[in-house]
Amino acid sequence: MSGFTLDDLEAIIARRAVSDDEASYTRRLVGRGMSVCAKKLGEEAVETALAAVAGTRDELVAEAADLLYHLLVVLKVAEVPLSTVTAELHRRTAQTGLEEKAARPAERRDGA
Ligand SMILES: N=c1c2ncn([C@@H]3O[C@H](COP(=O)(O)OP(=O)(O)OP(=O)(O)O)[C@@H](O)[C@H]3O)c2ncn1[C@@H]1O[C@H](COP(=O)(O)O)[C@@H](O)[C@H]1O
Repeated sequence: MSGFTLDDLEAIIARRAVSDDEASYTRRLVGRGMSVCAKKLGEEAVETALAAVAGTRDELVAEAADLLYHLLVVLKVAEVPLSTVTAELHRRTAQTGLEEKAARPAERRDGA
């Protein structure tokens, strides 16, 4: 266990997003705006799903890491702190997943 957390990565991304280091991928990505960041997130989600069904364990680990990084970038651009998302996850622990699904507005209930 390294002790490294998503909170640590969120802090790194926040620093790099506003840095003037031209070698920073985060700086470049954030500078391209939400639509590009969101597209990258979608691509990484698909690549993670593909790795889950057809890849090796190492490929899944690598794609999941890419996915979490890009999710944090999107949250940064949207100015949504990770703690807001984890608070929502914490709130949901009071009920089962199926109870939470039933409590959603009808338009968010479709799918698995
Ligand atoms: N965890 C990551 C991380 N995961 C994935 N990536 C980058 O995300 C990109 C996604 O992979 P792709 O194959 O789609 O990349 P690509 O074709 O180069 O991407 P595009 O040109 O299409 O945007 C790659 O360039 C990866 O390097 C990351 N870039 C940065 N981090 C973390 O963010 C920190 C700050 O990074 P910099 O801002 O680059 O200093 C790093 O120290 C890391 O901790």
